[in-house]
Amino acid sequence: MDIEKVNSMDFGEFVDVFGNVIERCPLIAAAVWSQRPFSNLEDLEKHFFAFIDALPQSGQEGILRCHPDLAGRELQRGTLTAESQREQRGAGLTSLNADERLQLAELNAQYRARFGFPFVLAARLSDRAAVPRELARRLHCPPAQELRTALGEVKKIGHLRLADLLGAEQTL
Ligand SMILES: NC(=O)N[C@H]1NC(=O)NC1=O
Repeated sequence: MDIEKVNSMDFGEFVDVFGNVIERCPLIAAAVWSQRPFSNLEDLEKHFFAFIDALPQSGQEGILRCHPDLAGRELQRGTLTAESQREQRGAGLTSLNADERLQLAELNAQYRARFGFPFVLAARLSDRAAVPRELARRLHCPPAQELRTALGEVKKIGHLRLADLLGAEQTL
């Protein structure tokens, strides 16, 4: 899909196509549509990220809370979004054994209890061994730093999803 096609989309089509660039936050795509025309993928992405950066902390935490746990209940139940399902499968999180699942569930619960939002990581840039390692490391970070790190991961996920949609080379 090229940028002219993106710029020609009406509101409904744009939100249908880009509504999950930020997981379960179609409101962001709805707001970004008003900023068209976009000059290229980077420009489009800039508007998604600027919206996130402009939110108060409560809104930024709200975005994080829209993310499903990695290897969590939604993965077991098959209720993930298509994008999240693909990302978690790609990282090998669909083929964990019972012990690995339990270990991640415990770390996810500890993380959520400490920070008040779920652990977010761009699964496509990670793998089943690195996820629990990174979770255990970030569990000990100061809350303000951790919020920044988590939002950085949201942006990495969004960048990869946008690049998929526009068929661009994926560089980070
Ligand atoms: N919790 C969490 O990081 N979830 C996200 N990560 C990712 O790559 N896809 C997701 O849904």
